[in-house]
Amino acid sequence: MPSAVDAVQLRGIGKRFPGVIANHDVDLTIRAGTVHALIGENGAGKSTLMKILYGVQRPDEGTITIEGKEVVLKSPTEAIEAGVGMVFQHFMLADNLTVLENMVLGAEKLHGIGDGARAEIRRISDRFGFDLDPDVMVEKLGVAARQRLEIAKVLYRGARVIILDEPTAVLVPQEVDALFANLRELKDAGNSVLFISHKLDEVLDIADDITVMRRGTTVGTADPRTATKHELAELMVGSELPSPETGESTVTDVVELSLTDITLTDEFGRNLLTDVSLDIRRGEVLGIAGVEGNGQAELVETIMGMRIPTSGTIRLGDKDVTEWHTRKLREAGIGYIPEDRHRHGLLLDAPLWENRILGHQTRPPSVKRMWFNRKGTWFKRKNAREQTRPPRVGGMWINRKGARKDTERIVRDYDVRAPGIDTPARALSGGNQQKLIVGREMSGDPVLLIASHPTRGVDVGAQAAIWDHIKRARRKGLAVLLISADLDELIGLSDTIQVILRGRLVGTFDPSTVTPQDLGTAMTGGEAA
Ligand SMILES: Nc1ncnc2c1ncn2[C@@H]1O[C@H](COP(=O)(O)OP(=O)(O)OP(=O)(O)O)[C@@H](O)[C@H]1O
Repeated sequence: MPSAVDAVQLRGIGKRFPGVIANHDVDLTIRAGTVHALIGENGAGKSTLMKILYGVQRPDEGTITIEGKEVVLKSPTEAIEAGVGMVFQHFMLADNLTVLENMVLGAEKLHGIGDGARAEIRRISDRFGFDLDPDVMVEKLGVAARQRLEIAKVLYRGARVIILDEPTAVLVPQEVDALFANLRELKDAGNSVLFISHKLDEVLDIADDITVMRRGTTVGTADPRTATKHELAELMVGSELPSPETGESTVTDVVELSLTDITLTDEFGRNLLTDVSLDIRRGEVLGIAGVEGNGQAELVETIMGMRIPTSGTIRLGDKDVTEWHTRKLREAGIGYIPEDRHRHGLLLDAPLWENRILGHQTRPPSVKRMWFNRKGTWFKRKNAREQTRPPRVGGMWINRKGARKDTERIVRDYDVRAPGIDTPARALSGGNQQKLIVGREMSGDPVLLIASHPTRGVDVGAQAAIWDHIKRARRKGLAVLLISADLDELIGLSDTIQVILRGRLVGTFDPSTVTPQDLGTAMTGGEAA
């Protein structure tokens, strides 16, 4: 539905951070009543541009025009007043409040907090097919419903341009279809959507226009009616589309990780995990499929020693590790790519090389063993015998040089785009932070890798690099527990797939025959979302 007045026009947008030009000469036009996809490799500048349009960041230069009116956006509140809303990847809802309470929080003046608000929520929900009951507690809602509530919240506040940051990353295929149906309704009502995604087939499915960013600027547009995935990948990263296919099986008979009847109960006596049993052999990738919030996080935390199971045993190789704590497990050779990189994966204000040490602070190259003699002179172990006096004190010390050198290697091997290893992790784009974590966790040849969404937020080029590293390690005997919401990745990389639902493993699938739709159905307990 073309319109005389475009929903958004960005002209000549520029934004610099110390040492980095995040955006320069960015031009983008979002037509009213369309879904506009913004694609580009990690660090291309997509998030920065979105934050500028949502008033979180101020541009150094350029103009923003919304529905024909030039605006200066100093805060998200001003963006919403101008008609622009944003739904972040991490939902910002209060679990212990109802849908209505979440909706009116901070927007009480619009429709009150009672019947007026309830009527408006019903109107929005009916109009766009959101299926929201104003009086349901948010804790009862699944991921897809929470996302619909976030979108509805933005509409409730009067937004006509809605920015969605990788909205499908957490959804199963059936939920993606449902979301796209909602977005089509939004378009029909004259709203516009700016959609950021690394999933190119979804972009081709939903977008009316596609803009490609590279190295901080808009480098071109593509027509979704004629473009192919390959062409988009080419435009984004100048390379072929990767495939997660692992090829030949490398599964051996040696069991690396074995869980027997693991049950985990919370303080209210509710089972978070029930009778979970699984084996992962050397050279095997075991994929776990599940809608977020069905026990994946608890399963990983139990294996990683952050929670002690209420019953059942965990064995790593020939050892019973059920009660081991995280550090000991890591020292035994477990690599761990956490789900939430900001909470568990990185110290955002620390430089990259210090982040290399995180979780590896007891192993080389992050540390070295040193002794010193009575004169107070330090020496390494290999020189110990040459000392005339026996060493008096020994210990482990941070090996700054070793850690820095290994960080340089990770930056090179995993193509982490950063000004240098002294840059704080916070200054990296999301995808580049993820590459750093994967590189760190694959260091030192782990025997077992626990990988939660290893390529979430990572562009197609970097995805290929991460898959290659995992495949190579698997050939050398690495056992992998792979948790991923990207079903193509799960099917491509795994040797076996198990589905987790409400804390139980409810089905085993052969990746060579299963389809994403089959998995989606099993993940939602047999019914479509
Ligand atoms: N607060 C910041 N301080 C310093 N540099 C930053 C900051 N935010 C972003 N950058 C830099 O700006 C560039 C663009 O980052 P941006 O997050 O916009 O990329 P992106 O396209 O969204 O990437 P991704 O797909 O990985 O999320 C990157 O080089 C990044 O390191």
